[in-house]
Amino acid sequence: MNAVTPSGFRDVLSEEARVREAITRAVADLFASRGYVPIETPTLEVMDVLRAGGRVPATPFKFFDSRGDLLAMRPDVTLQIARMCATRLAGVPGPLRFRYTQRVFREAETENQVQARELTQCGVECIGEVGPAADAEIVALFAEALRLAGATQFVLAMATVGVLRALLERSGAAEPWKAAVLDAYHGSDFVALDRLCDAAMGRAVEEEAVDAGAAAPAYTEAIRQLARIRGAQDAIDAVRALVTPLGCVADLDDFQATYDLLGEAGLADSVLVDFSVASSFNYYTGLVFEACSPYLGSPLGSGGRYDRMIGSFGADRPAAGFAFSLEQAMAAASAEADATAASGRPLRIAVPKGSLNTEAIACLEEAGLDVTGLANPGRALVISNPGVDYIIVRPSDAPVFVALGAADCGICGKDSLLEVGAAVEELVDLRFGGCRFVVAESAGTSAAIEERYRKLGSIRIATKYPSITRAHFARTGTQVEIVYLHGNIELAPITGMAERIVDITATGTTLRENNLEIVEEVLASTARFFANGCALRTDERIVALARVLAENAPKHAYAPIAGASNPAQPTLS
Ligand SMILES: Nc1ncnc2c1ncn2[C@@H]1O[C@H](COP(=O)(O)OP(=O)(O)OP(=O)(O)O)[C@@H](O)[C@H]1O
Ligand SMILES: O=P(O)(O)OC[C@H]1O[C@H](OP(=O)(O)OP(=O)(O)O)[C@H](O)[C@@H]1O
Repeated sequence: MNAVTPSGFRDVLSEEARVREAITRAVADLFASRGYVPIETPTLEVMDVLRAGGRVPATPFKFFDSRGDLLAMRPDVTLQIARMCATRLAGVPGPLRFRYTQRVFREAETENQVQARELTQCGVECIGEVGPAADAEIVALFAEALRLAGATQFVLAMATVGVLRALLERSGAAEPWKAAVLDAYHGSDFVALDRLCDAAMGRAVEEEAVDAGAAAPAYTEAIRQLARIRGAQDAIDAVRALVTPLGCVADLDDFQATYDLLGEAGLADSVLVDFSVASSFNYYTGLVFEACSPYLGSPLGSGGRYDRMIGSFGADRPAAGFAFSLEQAMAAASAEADATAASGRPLRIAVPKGSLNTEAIACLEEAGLDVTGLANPGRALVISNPGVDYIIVRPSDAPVFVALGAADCGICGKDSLLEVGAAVEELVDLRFGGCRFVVAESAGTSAAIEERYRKLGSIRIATKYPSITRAHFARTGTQVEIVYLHGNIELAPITGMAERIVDITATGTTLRENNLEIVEEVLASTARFFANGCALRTDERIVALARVLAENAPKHAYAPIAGASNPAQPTLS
């Protein structure tokens, strides 16, 4: 027997347990001193109840009990407290202030889940209070609790979702376009956001775009700009200047008042107004915030106002709260203790080797970075120049390095970002490395493949990109079995191992020389500059680099091969 703990779960030995106990006690005392009373929620929740609250946070562990109910281990406490307020505490006059320290459980979402699957969340929920004073109370308490837990150098990135919602509502845009904009915000894909806005304004875009309907250009432009506004008071002023002429001030006055109160509480230096933060949430109704440490690749915690969540379980009740991970706060504290000062730390950029390498280096050089030694690194994997460390990676590994905080930012193809599915902020389309993903088959085999699909109900697809392939055929409604290969994918139909392939084509030479024909388009890809969300919010060099790269990007060619048919419908039925 292998007597180990399950992956993502661990023992806590006494030395650490003592520290955890001291911190949780101190934090609980702080919350109690502000009138928050303890509350406990069950470890298991009925899955439908979690779903009813809107977005289910993370991926919960799920199982059926002996009665056939689908249960989930709590991935979060907020939804449970919302349920409790709407049911057990319905009619109890507010305001109610609850505090908790509870374990939450999250199933691994990707292969690269090195994060713990059991976390200790410390948090509060304040139910029945509204307005800037209530919002500021929550944010200030969050900051105080993090400090007590030993994390002192965090940035509190905050925004309000009301402005984006108002812009979307008044834009006159078609619903699918609005949904796509929200998706782009939620997925931190600001390249997709640009593209949606460009298409809505009638500018040429390389890919087929979601129809924006009668979207008014001024609103579309504001929606695009909003995501990139960050700073201090100047950022709020910029948002106001942007949205006032459009009648979309929404809850910006309250946001300003909250910001002012936080300034009075001595938090001005910790607060970053950042409207891209709205990307992380979809159940918040007003203020949203997250705390990022310059030393960690994922946030310490987050929170916001969710005035409609309780209403999804019963009567509406305004509410706001936050939670942070005890483990993350302790990790930030220990990183702070042995840091050789993050501010002096070189910017860590993941640079792809292979076919994107030369142009990636050219872009970085053009942006004013010292790329000495990067083109010919020999066997060196890290090239250190003044102020910058280049981490040389396989392109498909670049998103992993950045998402896990081993690099601050990086470059790779859009295809790698899609395939890995890592949570990164996609900032700039660098416009080189153009290629298309296509479904292809051996010439003259299409009738036989259709007959096979009719008889067997599925076809075999060979690819190096299983996620992209799965998503594509799910969209087209075609049943496929995926044969995962590492290279020379074209061999699969030639040898009869699979009927079709999903692969990259650039010049079209490989397809031609192997007598393969394109059946349909999957997607077009170019190189992207992207960043870790915490690094982006704590290191201004990334914003500056993104700006210069975006200015220079139009100089680079977008050059996928032309001429393939692009059937919108699945070819098999
Ligand atoms: N003709 C092409 N063939 C392959 N990739 C291309 C081509 N044109 C552009 N690209 C882009 O270059 C990226 C890197 O390709 P490259 O061949 O260097 O790496 P790879 O060996 O496929 O990647 P990895 O080693 O990470 O699996 C692709 O992900 C794609 O975005
Ligand atoms: O249209 P083309 O210009 O001919 O380019 C397409 C080829 O390039 C890529 O292969 P790569 O060289 O990366 O090798 P791989 O097959 O090992 O992935 C891709 O997989 C195609 O085979």
